[in-house]
Amino acid sequence: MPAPRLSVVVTRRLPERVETRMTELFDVTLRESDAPMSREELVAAMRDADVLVPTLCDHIDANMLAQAGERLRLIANFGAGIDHIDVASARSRNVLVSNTPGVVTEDTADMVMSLILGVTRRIPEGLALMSRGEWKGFSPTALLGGRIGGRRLGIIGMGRIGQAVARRAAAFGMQIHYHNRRRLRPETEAELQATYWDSLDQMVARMDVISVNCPHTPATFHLLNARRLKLMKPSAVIVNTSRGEVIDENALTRALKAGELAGAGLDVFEHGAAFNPDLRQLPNVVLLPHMGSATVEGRLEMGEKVILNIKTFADGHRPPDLVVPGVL
Ligand SMILES: O=CC(=O)O
Repeated sequence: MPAPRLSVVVTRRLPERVETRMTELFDVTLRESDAPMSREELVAAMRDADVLVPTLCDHIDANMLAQAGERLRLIANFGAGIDHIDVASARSRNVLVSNTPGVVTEDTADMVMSLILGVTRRIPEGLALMSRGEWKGFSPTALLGGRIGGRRLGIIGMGRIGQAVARRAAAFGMQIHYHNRRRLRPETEAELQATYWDSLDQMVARMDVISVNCPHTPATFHLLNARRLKLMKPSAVIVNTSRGEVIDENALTRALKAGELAGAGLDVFEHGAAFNPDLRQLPNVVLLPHMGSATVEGRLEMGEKVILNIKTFADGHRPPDLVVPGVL
């Protein structure tokens, strides 16, 4: 007799092709609405499922896992970041956690470049002028931005995405610097022509652009706090496509308002959609609604990864993208 199909609950709408494939493979409950589940709905979903497929909007803590009962075996996250899941608690309850690394790398790095260029070349101000219908024609002195070629880019977090940013930025003529928990191998450092800074303080003080590409963990929470932001040059720009929690958003907003920083490009916020409203008033800030990995191709590949993780688990093996607590 074939083994019963795994019961899988998906917490958000996913691309249609992914949902269709899941329906073919698993006993899947898809979400009809695209609203995130409430805490209660999530606990109920975990109680009813062998596998939960959440997204970064679904905060899963130890308490919820305790209420979820014994059935849940795998949390196959649709997304690379897993800071919304208490992975250690899950493991202590024999629940595995997997994610979708790799497939978000190139798209997110593209978005970093878009934000760097958006801020330094004042693209939102140009767009606003055009959409207000106020452009009167070319002017040699209007909307002058800064050239990024020759500028120093400091990458915080030199994992897959950080390295993809380094390759792109080097092609734009930027000088690549980085800070990371571990120094890269000499060959990789040479290939990327990247300069390593052991001291984050010293690096941020010397950079023209900072790109945040480290995951959010207890160790990186408010890594860019008020003190570190003050070390930065007033002409410097920050972009963040990682997680909002890595920057103290209120301190950043204050620094931008006070002219202590030249601009920011933010795709992520400390409290998601409830971001500091003052940011919207600042002309030197580009705000995006967490769309760093939002490409059709990327989302389909994320879906394929989730399916592979579940299928491999169903076949009695370790999911290829198993998240090990404490190792990111
Ligand atoms: O932010 C996007 C992701 O975690 O995949």
